[in-house]
Amino acid sequence: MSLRGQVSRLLRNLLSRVHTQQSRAQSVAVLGAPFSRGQKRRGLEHGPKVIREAGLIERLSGLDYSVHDFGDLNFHHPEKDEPYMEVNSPRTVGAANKALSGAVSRAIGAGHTLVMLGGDHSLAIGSVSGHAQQCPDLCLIWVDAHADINTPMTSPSGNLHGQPVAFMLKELQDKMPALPGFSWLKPFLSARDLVYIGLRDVDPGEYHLLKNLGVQYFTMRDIDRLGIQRVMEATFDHLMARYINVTMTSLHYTVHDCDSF
Ligand SMILES: NC(=[NH2+])NCCC[C@H](N)C(=O)O
Repeated sequence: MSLRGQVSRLLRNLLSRVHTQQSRAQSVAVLGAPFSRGQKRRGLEHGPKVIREAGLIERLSGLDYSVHDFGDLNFHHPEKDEPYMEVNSPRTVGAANKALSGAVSRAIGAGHTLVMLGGDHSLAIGSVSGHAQQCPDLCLIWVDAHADINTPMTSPSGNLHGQPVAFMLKELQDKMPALPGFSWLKPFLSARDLVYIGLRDVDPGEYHLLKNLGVQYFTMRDIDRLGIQRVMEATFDHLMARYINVTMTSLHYTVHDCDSF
């Protein structure tokens, strides 16, 4: 079975255990974000349509969730959006993520578990920050080959889809220039509340940041060596360590799995 299949099975089991006494998991909101300006190729904006056509809503309903499809967000692209410090389309990406963050926050605030359909990975800025607005104890498990933690200074491409995590982390606040389009966003996550699973393609600057910040990560090689079961156990042990004397209040899973490369 593929890693994706194993991880989603484990997450599904965990979700149903964590949420058995809560109503949040019973009600799933689906929100489409047809957006691809976080990188240079077009096409990812068709993601929500293609995923719906592949039967997502029926599959979720078949799992006994009550599904609320909020449709797709309608993004307006500014006419002129010059690069800033070699970062491409900052105003367009900033505005799209601001709208997304608000929509996600409203859906979570209304009691739904949210499934956001992208779109490129710059959208993680809006989807995760929208969750953070409602859940102060948010943890993030990032399942991907890429760490997407470049800052505008370390980015080899200037593409914002390789940078979303840098916008989230409080520890990187001093390293982030004030990009046009992002004044609405304040960092909201600590490095110890983040775990990566499946890393395979990490840039030198990203590797340096991961090591300096002491971020917990498991590469594809770690998964081959340890098995996904042990990796998931170690992930939860790491994230739950901060709750030693208190009751866990919220834990959300963000699996980003729609990619241009
Ligand atoms: N989510 C992705 N597809 N990320 C790819 C990022 C590639 C490269 N690390 C960059 O920053 O440009």
